[in-house]
Amino acid sequence: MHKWKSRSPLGQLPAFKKDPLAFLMEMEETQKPVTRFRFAHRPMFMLMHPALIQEVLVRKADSFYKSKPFQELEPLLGKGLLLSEGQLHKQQRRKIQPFFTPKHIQRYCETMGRVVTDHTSLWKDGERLISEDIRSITLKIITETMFGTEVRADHDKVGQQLDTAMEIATERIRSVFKSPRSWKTVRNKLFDDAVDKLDEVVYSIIHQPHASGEHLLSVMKEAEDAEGNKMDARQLRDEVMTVFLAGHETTASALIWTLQLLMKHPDCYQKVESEIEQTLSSDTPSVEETGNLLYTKKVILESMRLYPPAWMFGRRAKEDVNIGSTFIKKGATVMVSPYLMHRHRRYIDYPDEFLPERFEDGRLLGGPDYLYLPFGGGPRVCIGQHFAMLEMLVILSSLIKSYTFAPSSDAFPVKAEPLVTLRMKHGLKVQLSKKGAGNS
Ligand code: HEM
Repeated sequence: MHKWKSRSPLGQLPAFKKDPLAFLMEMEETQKPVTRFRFAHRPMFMLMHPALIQEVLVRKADSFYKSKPFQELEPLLGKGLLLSEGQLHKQQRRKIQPFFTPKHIQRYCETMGRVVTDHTSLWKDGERLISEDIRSITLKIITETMFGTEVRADHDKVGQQLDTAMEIATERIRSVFKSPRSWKTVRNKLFDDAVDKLDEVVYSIIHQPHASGEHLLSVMKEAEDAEGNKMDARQLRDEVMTVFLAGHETTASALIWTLQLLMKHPDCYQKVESEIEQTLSSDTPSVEETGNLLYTKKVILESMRLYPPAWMFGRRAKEDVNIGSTFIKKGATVMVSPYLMHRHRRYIDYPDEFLPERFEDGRLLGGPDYLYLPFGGGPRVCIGQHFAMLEMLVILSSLIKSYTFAPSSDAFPVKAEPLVTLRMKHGLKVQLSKKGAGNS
């Protein structure tokens, strides 16, 4: 184990806050399986070996809670699936899981495609801040597929409120000294305001009349536990908020990076485009057709290798526990960074290069298990991973089928911004033109 020493009372926190991604890559340079460091008084361990990551996420999952810093999201996500623990988590996961099996999600393919064509129907040739469109499309998709309702016009404000909430939560996650939530500081008020507005949207979804059919929301409303009790209003709000937020921001982020990488690598773009031309029989793919978009899938996986939306997550030890030969004391935090692991030189050749061919059958060639982990692993693996993969294939192929994308002449410099998810700072601006008669 490598011990990272610091004379500062804050330990490595200032270096992390200054540039989190550079901080991670500095750890990678140690080429050690574990680095011990501290954020002020908090002992932290960064795991940098796939077998140790598997031990924490899978084999010894019961010895850990979700990490403490992420509890800063509690006012937003409450005791929804992402943050809940123990029995409540198991029970809720059992209720929600059937909506996300590979078989079940197939039925959403058509809706996903329709949302894309509806959204793009009025697009004109020219410059566009496409990142905003992509976030709006993924938001509409999650709302329609999971909650059986359409996104109202004012739901577009969600992006803005979410940005504010995520920015302030990130500040708090990275601070040792923070004002209690109850204090009416400017930042606390801004955060509370954003949560109130997001709450309004979520409650309007819960109370809106729903399209016929079985949706996650209707099933959650009706589901009873062993004692015959229904989910209470607060729990329902927390689950809806969790799926609503976890289910669109991550996918949007992955797609924005994918489009940027394709524009940067015209040879890969061309291969994707010709695969889409050959495969899609209409403007959007059928489920069967998505299964034939093999190269496009590799491109998405490679994009999530370089820019994993969930770039770092953690666990807190419930009890004293050994991970490999490292003793982790009760209460210590263990971190796992897909960003770091996906660029680890010990396991990956040319780690900074965009090479979609390194994936085959959905797997990173030559890499051990738990090296490539954009969706995490173990009992808390992303519940939406199959949904997200289908959605990304549908959105990307539908966009490229009908439009040509090129870098905008006044594009912003590309910079990764590691907030709760790994975003592209300033967003992605493109030059787009519609394909087909008279338009190109
Ligand atoms: C590219 C898209 C996505 C990525 C990269 C991603 C990534 C992740 C990761 C890494 C975790 C595990 C975090 C941890 O172990 O601490 C997670 C959990 C979760 N994700 Fe996703 N996710 C994506 C899309 C989605 C979608 C589309 C949904 C819902 C429709 C979703 C809902 C959730 C939920 C509810 C959890 C918590 C599961 C639990 O703790 O039982 N995610 N996600």
